[in-house]
Amino acid sequence: MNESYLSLGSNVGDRLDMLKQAVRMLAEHPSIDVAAISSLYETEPVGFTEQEPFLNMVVHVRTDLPALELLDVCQEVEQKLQRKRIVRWGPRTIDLDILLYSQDNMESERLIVPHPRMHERAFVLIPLLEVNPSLATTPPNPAGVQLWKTYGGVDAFLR
Ligand SMILES: Nc1ncnc2c1ncn2[C@@H]1O[C@H](COP(=O)(O)OP(=O)(O)OP(=O)(O)O)[C@@H](O)[C@H]1O
Ligand SMILES: Nc1nc2c(c(=O)[nH]1)N=C(CO)CN2
Repeated sequence: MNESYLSLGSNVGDRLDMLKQAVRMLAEHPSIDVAAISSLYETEPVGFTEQEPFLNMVVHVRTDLPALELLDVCQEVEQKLQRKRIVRWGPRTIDLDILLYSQDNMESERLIVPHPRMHERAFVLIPLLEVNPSLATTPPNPAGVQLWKTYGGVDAFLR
């Protein structure tokens, strides 16, 4: 069984309903178990800034599907929700990105995992760490941030 984390975002139409429909489609897939969802975050647009704020969330799934088939499912969900690609990083009814897939590192024409821009996106990292805080501390660390040492307070640190 593979553990995967998906980033979902919407800034066109009824954003909450788009996210609900997308998660419902994932949950109804026979080979996908939706294990956990983050809170919803309203976020300023990153990249192309002349657009409406997004609602973002992260979904933790367990699946037997190979990564490319999971990408197929994500893209089917995008198509069913009428996603149109007009502007890069532009407005969309729904966007589903694969952030992590087990502990795999892969790079093909269609799929790069871990997602190459996840490290620089607070709208991804904050819900990701909400849904699984241990991702910040368990190697290999996907966000490039590794817990190194914790001190009991300022005095202990300065000692
Ligand atoms: N980890 C990944 N998750 C989803 N798509 C990916 C991933 N890696 C590569 N891709 C490819 O990226 C292509 C473009 O995806 P999309 O249009 O959603 O980009 P975007 O959301 O505008 O930008 P960004 O990739 O920065 O989030 C997809 O067709 C897909 O094949
Ligand atoms: N706040 C926010 N900004 C974005 C988002 C997104 O989901 N949220 N998605 C993008 C393309 O993947 C580009 N910019």
